[in-house]
Amino acid sequence: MRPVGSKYLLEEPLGRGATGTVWRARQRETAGSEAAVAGQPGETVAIKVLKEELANDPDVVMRFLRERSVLLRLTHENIVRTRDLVVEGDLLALVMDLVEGPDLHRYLRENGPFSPVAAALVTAQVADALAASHADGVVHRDLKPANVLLSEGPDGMRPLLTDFGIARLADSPGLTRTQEFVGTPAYVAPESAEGRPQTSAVDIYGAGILLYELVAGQPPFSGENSLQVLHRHLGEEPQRPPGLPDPLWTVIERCLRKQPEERPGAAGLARSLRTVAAGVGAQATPDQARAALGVAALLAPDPQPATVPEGQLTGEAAPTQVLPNTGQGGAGQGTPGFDPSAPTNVLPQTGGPGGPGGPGGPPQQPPQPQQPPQPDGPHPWQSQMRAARDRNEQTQVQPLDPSLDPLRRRPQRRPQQPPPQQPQQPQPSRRRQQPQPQRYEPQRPPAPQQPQPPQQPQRRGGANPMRIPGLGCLKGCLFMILILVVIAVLVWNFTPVPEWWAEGQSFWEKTEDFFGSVQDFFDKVGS
Ligand SMILES: Nc1ncnc2c1ncn2[C@@H]1O[C@H](COP(=O)(O)OP(=O)(O)OP(=O)(O)O)[C@@H](O)[C@H]1O
Repeated sequence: MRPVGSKYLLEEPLGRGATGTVWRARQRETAGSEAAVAGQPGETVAIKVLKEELANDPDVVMRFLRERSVLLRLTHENIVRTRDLVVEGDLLALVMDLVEGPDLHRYLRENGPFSPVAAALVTAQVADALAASHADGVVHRDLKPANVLLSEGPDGMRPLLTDFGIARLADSPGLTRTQEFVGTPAYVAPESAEGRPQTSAVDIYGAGILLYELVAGQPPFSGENSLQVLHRHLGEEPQRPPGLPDPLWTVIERCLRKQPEERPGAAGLARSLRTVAAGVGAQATPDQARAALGVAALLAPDPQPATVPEGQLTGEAAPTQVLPNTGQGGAGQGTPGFDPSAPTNVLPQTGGPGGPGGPGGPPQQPPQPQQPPQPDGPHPWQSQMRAARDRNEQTQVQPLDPSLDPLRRRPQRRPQQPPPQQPQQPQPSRRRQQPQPQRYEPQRPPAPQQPQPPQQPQRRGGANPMRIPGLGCLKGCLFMILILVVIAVLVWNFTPVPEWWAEGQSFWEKTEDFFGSVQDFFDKVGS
């Protein structure tokens, strides 16, 4: 079990997407006033722990904090409620209501396509959720069956739209700077694919694809790779599934218009889908059937689509571009080797074949004016980040089976740690160190600046750069020998030792002579 902040304890992973891992979690204590839902100790919740790349991106953190209030106030009976946003160390997490039930993608895979009436009613509730969020200025931007959870209640299944704001967070300037795209090719609106400005109409397009998939069992556009799918969104009309009632096809066709200005608003979409559901069922009255046939009148283009805020598109970030992913992972329903409805893709941008402007790639965007290079200085939201972190008390690390821990990092050779970070010191890099459970101490006032002695340049490599074992010892021995030789020379030349030596030698010679004559004497006596 792993704690998140002081208030929540992660219990088991529920699933993993491109932007993070969702956990079943338990509330340890009542959350503070910054949470939308205080909760009770012991209550189960779902927590989405955002991926390291996102959590390590200051722009994502900034957006996370900036959009906190928007996400927390977004409440609707068809939206999974966000209860709290946790920033702890380098960890970002969204605390949500736990929905006991499958997501629509899984449900569809396990149970097959929906009837036209059921599909219309489910999508109508999704459209209700979109109408509420669009009215609040929030565009989802990653609508797909996997992001619709089915809550099983006494009065049947209730679809709940989740992952609000995740696409907004993931679409960070930092990520677009490194030229990546977050999205799901099978559900991407043509204008998003082309990097044109996005409005709430992208969600209507997503709802149209979702409705199509519910009745047909697969989305209208598939392909061997992301690029093919995107091209089909841009240039192909969807094929009408066989046996689909005319009114439902009218709704789908309007939602999937290539021009966003021609798509209906979410409220109109919800109304029209209910009219269709009432008019195409077996028990429909003649009036209901007639109303369904005239559904086009309810699908007037949205006069005031919600716009994606400026910071999400330009200025901070260049327009999101959908870029090729020629990876062959996953299995699609129609095409082996590639699943265009697989979890949100993070696609690397390449200038190679199939890339924007490359052969077969989507049309290249006019070059964005070059921004002057940003110094790697402190992020303007750094103090807010720290304040948010300080709100979360110390984490007590508890044992967790490492094989179950998706937060586990690959072993990394850590570079020499910089000295304890001063709040206003420039960071060496925009990317921060790997998150580790750690204690955050309250921010101390900065100490008065002391004149620092000039730093000694670090000794590098040295004479033994290849680290030959024993060479250090050999060097020491040779040095000692040299010193001894020098001492010997000095002693020999500047002390009376040579005389003593000569005297000693003559004494020895005399002694030898003495013993020689004694030996001669005994030789003579013997002979
Ligand atoms: N509030 C929740 N309650 C219960 N289960 C949830 C909740 N939110 C998400 N899940 C489950 O967690 C799993 C992973 O969700 P997540 O949103 O990370 O994945 P995704 O939507 O498939 O991918 P992506 O993040 O790429 O859009 C899904 O299978 C979903 O059913």
